[in-house]
Amino acid sequence: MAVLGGGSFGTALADISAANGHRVKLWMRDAEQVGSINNNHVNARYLPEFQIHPSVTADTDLAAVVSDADIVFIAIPSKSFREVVKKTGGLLSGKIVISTTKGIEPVTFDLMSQILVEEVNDARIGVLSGPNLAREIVAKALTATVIASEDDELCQTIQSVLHCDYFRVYSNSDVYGVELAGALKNIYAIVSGMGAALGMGENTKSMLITRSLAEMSRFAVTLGANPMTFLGLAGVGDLVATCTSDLSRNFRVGYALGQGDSLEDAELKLGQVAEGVNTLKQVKQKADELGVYMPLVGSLYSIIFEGNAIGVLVKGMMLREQKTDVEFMSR
Ligand SMILES: NC(=O)c1ccc[n+]([C@@H]2O[C@H](COP(=O)([O-])OP(=O)(O)OC[C@H]3O[C@@H](n4cnc5c(N)ncnc54)[C@H](O)[C@@H]3O)[C@@H](O)[C@H]2O)c1
Ligand SMILES: O=P(O)(O)OC[C@H](O)CO
Repeated sequence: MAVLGGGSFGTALADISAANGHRVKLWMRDAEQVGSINNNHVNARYLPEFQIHPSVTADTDLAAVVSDADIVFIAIPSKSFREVVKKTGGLLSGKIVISTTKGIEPVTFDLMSQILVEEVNDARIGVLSGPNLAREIVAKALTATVIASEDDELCQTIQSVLHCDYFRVYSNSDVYGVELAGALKNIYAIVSGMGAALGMGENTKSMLITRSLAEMSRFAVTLGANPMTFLGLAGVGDLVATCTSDLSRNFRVGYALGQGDSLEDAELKLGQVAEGVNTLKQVKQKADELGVYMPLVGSLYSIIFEGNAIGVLVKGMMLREQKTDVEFMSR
């Protein structure tokens, strides 16, 4: 088995699979980080306080890592996803390839599994998404996720590779819905972090999360996703985890913005990728094109990219036209 990307989530997946008896190779670019995994079983940069299973080995040689594997998980930030897939130079053909990346490619509006379809011949493609804060997984907190594919056998294979007493894997055939939900929730985690910095109460948190669910579902259903997917782990599940935890990088960026930091400073402080910032840009553009009503996306965009005051977020939630509660389910 191979995992491309030795950040926090790639390492968490490698650790589970290795503990389940698989020989796992982690592809990382940094030779020092590779040494730390191979010699000390620690991901010194991303998860320094955790011991990784000794059957996880790391390598900087992408071709060697991929050639050896029948299943390849990809946990690379969306901005480099296509570049890394191209670098595998055809070696992914015939393999099970699972994207775990929650982002949207600029210009094409492609999700990562769509990039895989475009770039790889004959792969069996799936998407893994859900409320999966990496740090909680490596700490063995009870967690569930979703494997999405139309290929039932692939779903069963991934369930057996990852299932253990603290990690449960459900399946869903709505690949587009599961994958889009994972990308969209990052936008609302930024909004929630901002609200947390401003001291919002429980009523407000609940309204924000529920209206976020309505908004992301409305957008996704317009693009062809199944609204039921948004009631599951990859939808409301991931939205709740990310909008309520300061382990979420997107939440933390929002929190810093809410404290008055610029986007640049907020991202600098974080030192890791918060996918929601790029996703916000892509979704705002697409929603405008399609005429989808997304007041939270519009307000957040105007705060981050047009210099509006945080008060517009309140207007986005409170002052727009009245709507019915769950209109996205009854389209
Ligand atoms: N961290 C989580 O809790 C979590 C959970 C589920 C899904 N995800 C998703 O997984 C993806 C990766 O997240 P992460 O948390 O592991 O990120 P991370 O920032 O912890 O790690 C990303 C890794 O990718 C590597 N990388 C970046 N650009 C690269 C390139 N061009 N070539 C090779 N390697 C490159 C980095 O060096 C790093 O090792 C994101 O889309 C994220 O949304 C994260
Ligand atoms: O740290 P974040 O905000 O990228 O969120 C991590 C995962 O997507 C949570 O499921």
